[in-house]
Amino acid sequence: MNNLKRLSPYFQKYKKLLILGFMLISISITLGMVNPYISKLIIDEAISKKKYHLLLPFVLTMLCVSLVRGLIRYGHSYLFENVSQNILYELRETLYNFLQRQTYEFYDKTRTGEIMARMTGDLEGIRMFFSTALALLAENILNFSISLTIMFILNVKLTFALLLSTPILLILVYIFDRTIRPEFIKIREKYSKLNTATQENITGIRVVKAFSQENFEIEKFSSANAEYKEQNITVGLIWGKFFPMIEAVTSLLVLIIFALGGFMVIKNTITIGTLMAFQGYLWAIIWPLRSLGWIISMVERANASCERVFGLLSTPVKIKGKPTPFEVKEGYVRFENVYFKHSGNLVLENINFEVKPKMKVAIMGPTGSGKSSIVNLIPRFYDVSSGRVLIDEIDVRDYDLKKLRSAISVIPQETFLFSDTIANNIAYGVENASLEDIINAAKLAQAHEFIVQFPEGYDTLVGERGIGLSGGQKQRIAIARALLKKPKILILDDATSAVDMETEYLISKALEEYFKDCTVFIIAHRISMAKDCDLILYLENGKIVEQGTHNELLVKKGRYYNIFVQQYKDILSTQKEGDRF
Ligand SMILES: Nc1ncnc2c1ncn2[C@@H]1O[C@H](COP(=O)(O)OP(=O)(O)OP(=O)(O)O)[C@@H](O)[C@H]1O
Repeated sequence: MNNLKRLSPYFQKYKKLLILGFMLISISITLGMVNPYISKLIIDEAISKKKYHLLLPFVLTMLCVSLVRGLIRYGHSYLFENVSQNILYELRETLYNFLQRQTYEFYDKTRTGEIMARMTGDLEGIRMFFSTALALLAENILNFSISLTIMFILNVKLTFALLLSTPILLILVYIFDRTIRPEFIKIREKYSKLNTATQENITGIRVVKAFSQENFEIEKFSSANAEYKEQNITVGLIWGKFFPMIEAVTSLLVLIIFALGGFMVIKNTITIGTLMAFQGYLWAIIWPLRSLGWIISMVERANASCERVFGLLSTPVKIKGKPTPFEVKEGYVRFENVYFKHSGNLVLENINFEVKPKMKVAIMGPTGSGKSSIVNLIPRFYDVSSGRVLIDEIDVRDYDLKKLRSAISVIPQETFLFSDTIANNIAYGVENASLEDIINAAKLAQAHEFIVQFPEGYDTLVGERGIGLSGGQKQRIAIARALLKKPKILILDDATSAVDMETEYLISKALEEYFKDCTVFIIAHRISMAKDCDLILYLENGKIVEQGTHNELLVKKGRYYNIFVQQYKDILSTQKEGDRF
């Protein structure tokens, strides 16, 4: 139950409303005690003493009490629902804000399905605690204690006899709580697994289809689905065992009332009316006892959910900016003895280079050599393990994160488009961009031509629910998006891999022309993208093994030269080296 304590700040905020809700519950419960007492009066006074004229006022009072009670119940149900929805809203916001602030490393390690499970099922568990369990608990405690007090006033002996069964109940409840708690934690885990299976399948459906793995995926899902079902059945079985026991103990109470109470009526120790009232109050005791299992289930479910939600929220945000006034003005980038580890593995080793403002740098090297890792350090998607990355001679860790990143445009390997219009996708992250600016950026990125061919042009919906775009078209939109941001530093992470040679040529011309005031890093596999750059870094196993200009590296006749020969062998066979390149 300790995890529920973490909800305390949310409680505090709605303390007044919750107190009002509890007050309404108290009034409603107190009113609930009136009718059994009136039924005693009807029997003892109106019927036994033949004062029939009292019948109508008694019945009318009962009716009024029921009506007022109904209204009050509506009031407290509304209050608790309102508080629970507000708390749910705030928790959802907190969780979403947390997710937005989290780092690449967090998303490398956390599965989307698990996050979604926390955002949905777990938050719903917490909402149920506020909307139902809390009110029910208060209602039951009040019902139980007030009824018991009245029963004591009516007859002490009979009430004591009822209380004899309480220790058995307490033991039962304790055992139930201990048994069901770990099972609820397991339910939440299985639910996460089911969510992950669904989410990964839908995201990777094209791969599934390409490899005809539908049956394999169905089996994988079925196994997660079966585990979730089994776990729910396990909880159901615990319930199934516990509920009849509670039933048996509560039936014992009815038995005690009628056996002992009947005997006392015969002996004239109590009146029939008192026995009737006792029977009425008995139900006010039995109901809380019977619903105890249900309440415990809700509380334990919320407890398990709190553990998962607050466990996630307690993950530290490892990359934080500093509230400094520094701004990227020049785009002068320097790597100083940089080492970088990914999950404990050394990925970059002793990286040193310097890029003057407005220089174009190509980063080349085999797959997995660390090209993306280098550029990811510039906007602080990851932090260095040691050494420093400096922009305008200031350590990137000393910048305000928003200011740092707003000066850098990254065009990633895989373009993500939001379910929105093409125009809004291009303008993403740029406030108040005019349509003219958007069109200009699209023209520079060689995207304008295909965009205007769609019937709705720039208003065409793309992304999940919109029109499908080819890989090259998506990349051009991503390039337009980066252009519009007017960055000081531009990073193209293999961004031209999906465009044809002609478009690549046009894009590199646009880069020369429109990014001339910008420091550009291009991760490239093709010599054609690198040859005009001011600096080429060639990486191997996380180390820079060659660096220089195109001509300098050709003269070296090293790795870069070999790639050049490979890619241009046809042309080289017809032209003398150096004629053209
Ligand atoms: N999220 C990650 N977690 C652990 N290791 C990673 C992660 N991302 C990359 N790596 C490892 O870091 C090394 C460098 O990866 P990086 O993506 O920087 O290479 P790259 O040169 O850009 O490759 P490619 O050309 O294939 O994109 C690789 O060995 C890779 O396995």
